[in-house]
Amino acid sequence: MEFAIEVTDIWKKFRLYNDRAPTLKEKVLFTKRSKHEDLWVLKGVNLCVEKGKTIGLIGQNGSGKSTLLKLMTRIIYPDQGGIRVRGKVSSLLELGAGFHPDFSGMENIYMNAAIFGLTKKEIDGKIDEIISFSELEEFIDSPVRTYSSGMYMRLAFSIAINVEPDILLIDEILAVGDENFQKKCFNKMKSFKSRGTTIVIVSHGLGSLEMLCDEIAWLHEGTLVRRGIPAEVVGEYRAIMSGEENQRVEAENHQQEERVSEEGNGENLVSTQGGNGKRWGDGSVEIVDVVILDHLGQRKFTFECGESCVIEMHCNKHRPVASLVFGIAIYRRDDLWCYGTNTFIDRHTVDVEGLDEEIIVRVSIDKLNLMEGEYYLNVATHDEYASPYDYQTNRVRFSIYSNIKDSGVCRLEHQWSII
Ligand SMILES: Nc1ncnc2c1ncn2[C@@H]1O[C@H](COP(=O)(O)OP(=O)(O)OP(=O)(O)O)[C@@H](O)[C@H]1O
Repeated sequence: MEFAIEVTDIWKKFRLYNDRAPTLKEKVLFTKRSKHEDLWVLKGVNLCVEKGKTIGLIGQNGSGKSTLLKLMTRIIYPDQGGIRVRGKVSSLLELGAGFHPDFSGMENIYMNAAIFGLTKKEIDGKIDEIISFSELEEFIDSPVRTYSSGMYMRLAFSIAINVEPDILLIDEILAVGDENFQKKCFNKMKSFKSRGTTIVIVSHGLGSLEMLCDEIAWLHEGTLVRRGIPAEVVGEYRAIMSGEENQRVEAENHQQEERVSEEGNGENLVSTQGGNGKRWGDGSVEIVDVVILDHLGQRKFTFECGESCVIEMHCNKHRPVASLVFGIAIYRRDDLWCYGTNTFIDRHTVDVEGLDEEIIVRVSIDKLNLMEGEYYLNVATHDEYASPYDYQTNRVRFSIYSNIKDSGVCRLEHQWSII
């Protein structure tokens, strides 16, 4: 097996300097105290990449992915361990880092491509392709300081991929630029792959990585915890991440629940809850608990876009009421109202005479087709004229994740046909 990249037992630390001036007491007591701390970012990482393979690096923010890529390009050096790289490397790490702002796009192409080792003649042969891929024909003679960040990036990307590298190192390129350019980059990656270029790519776009990579390596706090088939590693990573997200949202919800339980008991609820939620109403039909359950009946705070769920409200009827309506509304974290309905709108009759004191209301949603993001659920009980018994905003928070990179507020079920 021929390896393009061999990373052997790499250790890398960064020195963090303490800028704070010491107090007099510290000066007297700790005269020799060090002014810096060592942060070990990579702790004994081994990673060999077979020639012609595409490998994706995943991991949480700060896990060391970019540092590992920078070590491969020799922008920085390890404190311990060795790296061998065989072949011409082109990297898309600090895009456009070598550009001169006062020079035109054209002049920068020549300078930048020369840094990658291309001769003037070679660049002459590729110049049209570089300009056309960057879509900057009209602006190629303007100084790059007049470019927007997107234009800057397109030019840098276009140069880096046209130097025909043996090894391509990419950091998050699939997540920048507009959607069209992202698609172009993605297709370009695929054509590199089919030409036998070795690619190492760092991205948080798990769906794209899964489609592009032969293998995924997962870094966690500076160590390689898993490496293998993309679908398996990404699946495991997602499960852990959504578990952590679940815990975080659960903790937020717990605080909200404690606030709600301090109020209630049939008293007038015309009050404002602390925190982000508000609550009002006369308390006749009090909402005491709200949960969102998955298809197994488990309480969850993180759902995949399209997953089924059941919103369950536990209510207490403290007084007889003439009419009763149960309602829900979903808001995105930025307060965008995404959806709202109630039993009255849905023409679901509520028989107030026949209800016990304790009521359970379930709303089953076949497909929770909200886009990736954070949401909160408002719940309400009121009479048929909308006079509130118990109205609670921001009652349950939940998040949605998605593998599909469509955009907007919600996913509309659809099919394409091209005739
Ligand atoms: N030059 C530097 N000096 C000091 N600390 C640094 C330096 N570069 C990176 N770090 C730190 O090293 C850790 C790992 O950073 P790195 O950029 O490799 O992580 P990452 O996995 O790529 O994260 P992200 O997904 O956020 O890009 C972070 O805690 C970061 O703050």
